[in-house]
Amino acid sequence: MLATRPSADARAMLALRRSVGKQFLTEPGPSPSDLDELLTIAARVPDHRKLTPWRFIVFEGDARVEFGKAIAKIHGSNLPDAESQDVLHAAGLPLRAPVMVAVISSPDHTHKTPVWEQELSAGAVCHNLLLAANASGWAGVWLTEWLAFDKQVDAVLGLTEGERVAGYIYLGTATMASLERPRADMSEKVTRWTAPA
Ligand SMILES: Cc1cc2nc3c(=O)[nH]c(=O)nc-3n(C[C@H](O)[C@H](O)[C@H](O)COP(=O)(O)O)c2cc1C
Repeated sequence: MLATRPSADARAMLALRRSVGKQFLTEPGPSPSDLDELLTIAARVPDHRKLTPWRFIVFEGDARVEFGKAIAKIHGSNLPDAESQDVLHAAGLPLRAPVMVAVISSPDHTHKTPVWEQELSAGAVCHNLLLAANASGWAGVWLTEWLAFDKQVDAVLGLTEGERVAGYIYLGTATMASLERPRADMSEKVTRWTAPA
């Protein structure tokens, strides 16, 4: 199979790809076997020296409820003055979609491949997972929020030293079509290099 096989459908999908708003995801979501397939595709990313410097933590069903309880407790301890509704809100974060996947950046800090390159590969995994989901009819969004930057949450996730959350990918069915948003002015973003005179 040629990796460069032209596909008008794939091109059209990429040209219009969008995330879904985090409040617009609902059931159904990918089944465990659907998800296995999506993760296998997501893992097909550029990866300098083949280090696979990332891994996945899947949250399905009641695991989302339990994770919500754990992060609500952390949120409450981080903000002792937090209103109870804020803590409840935290508990609901993982329940915003039928399936949530934490993509963990897991770089080898001793390897000659720079950590930056390994982290970029983890970012590519996040986006590839979204694209795989979209191509399979699922909607999704890549969020980090405070959950990706909290040492206590890292501990609940079982991250080792040097690992980080690259993103939480929420997957499910969109309750409404995403509206278009302004895109970059490509004339400001693209230059063509010419040799200095
Ligand atoms: C690393 C990363 C973290 C993000 N974290 C958040 C977030 O915490 N909250 C949020 O509303 N959007 C977040 N976004 C943005 C959304 O994923 C999405 O890209 C944005 O809403 C624009 O929609 P689009 O992907 O359709 O262009 C994040 C994006 C990236 C790349």
